[in-house]
Amino acid sequence: ATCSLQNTNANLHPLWKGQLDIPGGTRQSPIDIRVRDSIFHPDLAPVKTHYDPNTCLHIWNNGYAFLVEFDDCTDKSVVSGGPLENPYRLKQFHFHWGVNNDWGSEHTVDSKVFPAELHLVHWNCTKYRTFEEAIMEENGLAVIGIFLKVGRHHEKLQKLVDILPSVRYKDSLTEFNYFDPSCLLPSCSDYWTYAGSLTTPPLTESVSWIIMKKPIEVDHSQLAVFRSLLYSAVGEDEKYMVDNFRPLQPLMNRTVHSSFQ
Ligand SMILES: NS(=O)(=O)c1c(F)c(F)c(-n2cc(CC3CCCCC3)nn2)c(F)c1F
Ligand SMILES: [Zn+2]
Repeated sequence: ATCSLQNTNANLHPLWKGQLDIPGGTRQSPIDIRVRDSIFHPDLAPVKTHYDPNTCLHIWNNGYAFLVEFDDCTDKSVVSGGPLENPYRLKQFHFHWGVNNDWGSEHTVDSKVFPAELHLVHWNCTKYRTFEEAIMEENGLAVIGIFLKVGRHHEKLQKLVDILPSVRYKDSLTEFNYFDPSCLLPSCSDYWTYAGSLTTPPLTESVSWIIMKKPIEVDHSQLAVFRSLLYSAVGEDEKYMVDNFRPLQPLMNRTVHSSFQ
């Protein structure tokens, strides 16, 4: 079923209650990608990722999603090419998902919603000194977005799924080593790209978005484990971590480019 889910402010996670709209925001994310309106850019090179599994540090629950964080002190894990003018270092990856398989992604494609979406967050290490600085600057971040659909079991994702119970509560952290996120990329290199923002506070308009056209497949039980995580900390009344996606934002004066015809 395809439905363009319009979240009301009422049922959004408290994190977004205050900051749903950036006053004067002209390039907010996520957006609905209208395939017919996207413009093919023949000189858009393929996106090149090089990830070193040894840079994987830990996984933690920040009260809004679970983040797998990487050592970004060197250029060992980077993305380059595509719309990017230089390499960007991998800082973390995380997901957004729904309470069931009918919705959960942040971006949509011709109003089609996916059950989840993976974001690989990188920062522009050529222009800025730290991730925290880059997050506040134009072209500071490059985020690769990958849709998830329910289908075959994802072998390589299972290592991550198995560790999730250890970060069930907000602010819990556990060591997580030797994971190469390349295994989560779809086989097809086709993508859309547009200028946008973080979809969580501080919602800064610093992101070059790269949205892969093809989803990856995970099975129902793997997504079910995502939904067993909690927004709440130990001792607080349990609130399941589900529907941690931001509502669609207006395209305004932006063009989405595609790497494919
Ligand atoms: N959905 S998204 O747009 O891909 C996305 C991102 F791009 C992010 F960078 C973050 N992000 C937020 C912080 C805290 C920063 C800590 C330093 C000060 C600013 C906030 N770390 N990473 C994030 F949470 C997120 F969801
Ligand atoms: Zn995200």
